[in-house]
Amino acid sequence: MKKMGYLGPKGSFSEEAIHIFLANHSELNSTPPELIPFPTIPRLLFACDDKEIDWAFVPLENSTEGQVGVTMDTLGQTEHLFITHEFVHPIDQCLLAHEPMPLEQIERVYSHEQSIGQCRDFLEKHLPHAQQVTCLSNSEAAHRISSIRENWAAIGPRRAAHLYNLHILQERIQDVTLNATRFILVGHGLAEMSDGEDKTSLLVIAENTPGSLYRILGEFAKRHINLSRIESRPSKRKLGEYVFFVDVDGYVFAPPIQDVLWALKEANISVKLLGSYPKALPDETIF
Ligand SMILES: O=C(O)C(=O)C[C@]1(C(=O)O)C=C[C@@H](O)C=C1
Repeated sequence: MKKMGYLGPKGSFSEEAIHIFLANHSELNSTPPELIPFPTIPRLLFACDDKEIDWAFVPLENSTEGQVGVTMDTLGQTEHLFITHEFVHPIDQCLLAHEPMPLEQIERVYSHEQSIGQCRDFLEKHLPHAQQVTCLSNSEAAHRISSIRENWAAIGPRRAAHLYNLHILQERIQDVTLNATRFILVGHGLAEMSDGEDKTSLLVIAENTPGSLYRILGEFAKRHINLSRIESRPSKRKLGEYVFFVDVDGYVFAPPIQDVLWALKEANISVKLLGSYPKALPDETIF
């Protein structure tokens, strides 16, 4: 049986999303993979890089709170992984507690930092005196408060309430109602070109010299290649030095993309191919 890892424990948004993703991808689900929870995203991605598991399903960005830096940074350090799918999943945050209680009585709120960020205005307005405690995942937060009968709450998915026997104090507490996270599935082989629209994700290491980013982007523009995303992360070598995560329309072996890759190679610009995979159609119920 193939193994697919996710950020656990059970009841995280990652686990909620993986079930819906698999239901929509019969090619991966003919013999359903074994779902394996991991405590952190680096451990999950490195386990996949070391081939202990076949796939890793990880969050990449959220429409409200932005990039999931740890996923991007770890992907940059892995050697054998390719993104093979992307999946956009709506995120509805719930406030959970072991029993019904007025919000004013809540002393602490446990959650993942992404979720705290997605509910910042709610927390400022309704729980200004509660201490915020960050956890490795939302399900870990739910699990932590479930065994302690204090006036503590957790933020997380509705499913976590059922799994950890918690009461839902309030639903949809995220600051922006239409809140969604883009997840990616990574595996060990490059996905084949699809029948529909593909995209290619690259990690580009630009020099800190005048015009270097302009020159890189120019290679795409010259060939009319559309960029759908560009994000920077610190290079971790020196303050002010960055690497760029670039998503472009098209499959990696399409001649214009190959031309760009050659041009960048000739200019001594280092590029790592993160994957080429079908574009997720924006779900009309989300956006
Ligand atoms: O903690 C979880 O439930 C997760 O699956 C992680 C995660 C994330 O890192 O972005 C996934 C989706 C939501 O945006 C909030 C948290």
